[in-house]
Amino acid sequence: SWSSHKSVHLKSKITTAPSEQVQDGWLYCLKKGQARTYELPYFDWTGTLRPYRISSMRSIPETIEKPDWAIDGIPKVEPSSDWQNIVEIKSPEQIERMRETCRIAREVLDAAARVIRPGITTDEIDKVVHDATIAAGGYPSPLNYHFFPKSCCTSVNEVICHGIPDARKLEDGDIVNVDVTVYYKGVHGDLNETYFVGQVDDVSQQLVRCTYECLEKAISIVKPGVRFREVGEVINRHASMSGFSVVKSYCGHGIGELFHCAPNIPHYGRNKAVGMMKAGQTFTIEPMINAGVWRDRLWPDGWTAVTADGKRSAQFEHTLLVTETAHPVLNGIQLTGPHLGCP
Ligand SMILES: O=C(NO)c1ccnc2c1ccn2Cc1ccccc1
Ligand SMILES: [Co+2]
Ligand SMILES: [Co+2]
Ligand SMILES: [Co+2]
Repeated sequence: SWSSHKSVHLKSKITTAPSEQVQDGWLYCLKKGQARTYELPYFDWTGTLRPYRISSMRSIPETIEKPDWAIDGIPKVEPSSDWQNIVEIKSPEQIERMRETCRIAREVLDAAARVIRPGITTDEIDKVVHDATIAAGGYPSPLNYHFFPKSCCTSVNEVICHGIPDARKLEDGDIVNVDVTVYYKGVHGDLNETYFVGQVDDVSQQLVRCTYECLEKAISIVKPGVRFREVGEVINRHASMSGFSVVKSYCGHGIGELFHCAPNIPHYGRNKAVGMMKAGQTFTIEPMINAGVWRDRLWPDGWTAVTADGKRSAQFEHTLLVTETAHPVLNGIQLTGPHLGCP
């Protein structure tokens, strides 16, 4: 949590960085949603990416049904729910609501994908996600979740996940993941994709395609009776064969009326995931695959996870339903391969 960064020394007042990129200091969104610049004693960047200015928190119309963290940033029902220990079997009525919410999340992500090109800032992508979610009558789940300051995560190049939309303009050759979660009719729908920005090098293209295939192969084994730990075996095998590594610190998760609940689904091999898939369960699989080492580091902002060696990372995510019959993907089945961003 934020309180763990005792070493950061708060400047006496809010200051604005001389340029869009914060020099020698950091722009943070503190628990009260204010942005302040900190002098950091020292932080060894793992790659070339740096933090940029973060705009003020976007507002939500009164008419939108909100999760319990929307006002003060603190989830109340989620941490103490029984569904943290028991994997809920959703009723047909709950499943119907999840299908609807997941379809909205898919449409919101596709709206974001359409604006991705060199020169657009990740903050502008966040505005598209924010406005499209509200237009559909939903709440962008990440907004103020544990004080996260934006309505989606935008993770560029060496960022593994939870990148904060900011003033940085996407550059030709970047890869960028957009992670959307929508809260609508009391349930969450969570998905993400990694996109190419302009012309991308061959290794990055292989990394993104391999990650997409990891999710596809994992989805193909989802059916009643399969152990959760099997997911990591499938993903690890495919990633390793391609010479890539699997992030261990972030896992797939149960989802429904809670954003995160049981089961916890590791994407790496030889994991200790407990339990077995049963019809009616809903969870995400969201493999993060690295070009270099599997290890991650956390930026001092407390959210942005980056690769330890600064090499690139890709991710794809779907929200799934275990059923005897139908296809498990709830987010609206993608009809094509990985979106290649702008042509
Ligand atoms: O399942 C997720 N994405 O697929 C997911 C999981 C956890 N926190 C999340 C997300 C998305 C956004 N946040 C916000 C955040 C809160 C505290 C630390 C870091 C990030
Ligand atoms: Co997500
Ligand atoms: Co997720
Ligand atoms: Co922290």
